[in-house]
Amino acid sequence: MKTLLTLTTRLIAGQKWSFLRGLALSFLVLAMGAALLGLSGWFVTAAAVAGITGLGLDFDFFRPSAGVRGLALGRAVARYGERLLTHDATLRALADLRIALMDGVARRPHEEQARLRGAQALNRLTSDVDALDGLLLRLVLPFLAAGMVQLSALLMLWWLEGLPIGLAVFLIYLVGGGFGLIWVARAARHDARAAETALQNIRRRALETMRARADLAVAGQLEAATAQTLAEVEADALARRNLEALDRRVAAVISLTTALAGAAALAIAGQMAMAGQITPARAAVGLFVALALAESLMLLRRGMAEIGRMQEAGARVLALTDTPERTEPENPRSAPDPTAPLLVARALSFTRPAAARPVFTNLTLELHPGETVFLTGPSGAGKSTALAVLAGLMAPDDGELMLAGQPLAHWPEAKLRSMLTMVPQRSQLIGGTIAENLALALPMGEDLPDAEAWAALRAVALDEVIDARGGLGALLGEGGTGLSGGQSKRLALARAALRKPKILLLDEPTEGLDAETARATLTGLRALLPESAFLVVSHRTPDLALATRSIPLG
Ligand SMILES: Nc1ncnc2c1ncn2[C@@H]1O[C@H](COP(=O)(O)OP(=O)(O)OP(=O)(O)O)[C@@H](O)[C@H]1O
Repeated sequence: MKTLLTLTTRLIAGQKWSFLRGLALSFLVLAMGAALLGLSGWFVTAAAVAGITGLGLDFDFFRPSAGVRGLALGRAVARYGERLLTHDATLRALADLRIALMDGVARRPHEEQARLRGAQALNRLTSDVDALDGLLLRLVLPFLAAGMVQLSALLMLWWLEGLPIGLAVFLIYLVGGGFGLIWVARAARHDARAAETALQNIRRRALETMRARADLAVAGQLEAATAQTLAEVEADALARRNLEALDRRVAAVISLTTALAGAAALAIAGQMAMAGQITPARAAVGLFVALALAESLMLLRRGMAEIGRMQEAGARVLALTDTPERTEPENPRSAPDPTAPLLVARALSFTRPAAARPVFTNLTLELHPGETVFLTGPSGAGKSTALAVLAGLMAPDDGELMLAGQPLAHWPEAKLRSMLTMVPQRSQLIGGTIAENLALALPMGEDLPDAEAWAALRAVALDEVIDARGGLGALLGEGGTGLSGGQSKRLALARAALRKPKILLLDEPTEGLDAETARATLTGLRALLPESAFLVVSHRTPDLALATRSIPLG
């Protein structure tokens, strides 16, 4: 419940007045509904009594019928306004929540972000946030409006017909409605959770099957993977069928409660009318108001059925939005010290959380402008991990790491990223044009001059390939598909070079390239950025010929 309360306050926070007005209108809709039926009941009964007793001509038909029309019209207008206000406010609140969620994901530790699979992140942003759209619309606002209208009905019936009728109707709704709603919340929990899990699994499996379709096809697993997705579709359908059956049962409980409340109101008011304490027309009001109050439970019933789903989705959303803010250093350096080496690592070691052994220990190196230093070692020695630590993506557990004379941890994030860039082993391109892929290197909103883009492409020996494909406007597919592995890698290298970093960390930059292209790429980058220091991880012996020196790891 704490999760839902926290989320309710967060969602309401930015749109307080819209939600308050929405609540007032929700109450008005229900109250007008009850008043409409109550007045109609009174009108019909009073007209009938007037007819029977021969007072028909004296009976004022006009004012009550105008009241009925006014209430019916007013109710429709209030309903329209309420929908407009609350839906608009909810959509805005959910948009803010999605942004907070993305921010939270971006603040997670580097390796945790790498582990968050695309489909999983998509589910957090779509299914989980969507599950919360009912929190205010189908749970909180209807609950408050229902409470307000039931209490108002109690007071109104007390005033019009006496406390026994008001209390009887109120208590029957409290017990019957309360039982029905608590029952649906409990009984739906399992199937609501199953439907949500199945829906998220469908999305995840479908995405992963599409991504891995070539591997699955050659392994003869494509049919099995498709069958697994279909099994999730069936699980989803089954859970939804169960929820619908439950919904029908709960609707029956609410109808029974309504009938009981109406019967109690009729019995008590009937006796009072026979005893002459109230007129028959007034007695009818209790019955019709009791019947109208059923509406206050109907919308709430759907919200209660979704409680389990909302709680789980909400907990997942909060876990990400509540990622602690990044702490910026207190005395950030504003400019590099030109006399200090660009990068100094002394006796660095790094251990992954909960790992028994460190990935590497005692890493010591210095980088100076214009140098090309190679980091070598067997597969699994920790070279990629070391680059991530040197790039400030993960904190070392021991040793000293200085960037341009200042501890790397003291550099503000933006300045650090403008000084130092890394091209990881598997860098990611995006769907879009070549120019758009390259422009990712620049600060938001900054234009990339064509001449600079071509110079970077030329440096990595990719200019002719891109020219033949139609130039900078050539389109790549989703995730940057449409280039060979080696071409994709070189496009990522060109993108990094466009940042003109003082330090460039390169993880296997020549992987997948023939010897001649590999050499052209490394010498081209060197010529494009003559003042930068390169730290290169490579298994290829010919590349070592370009090294100023090499440092073994492990
Ligand atoms: N995200 C991760 N979580 C847990 N362990 C990891 C993770 N990434 C790498 N490792 C482990 O850390 C060790 C070092 O991996 P790393 O990728 O740094 O080695 P490497 O020297 O770059 O290897 P290669 O030359 O094969 O690329 C390996 O034992 C690897 O299994």
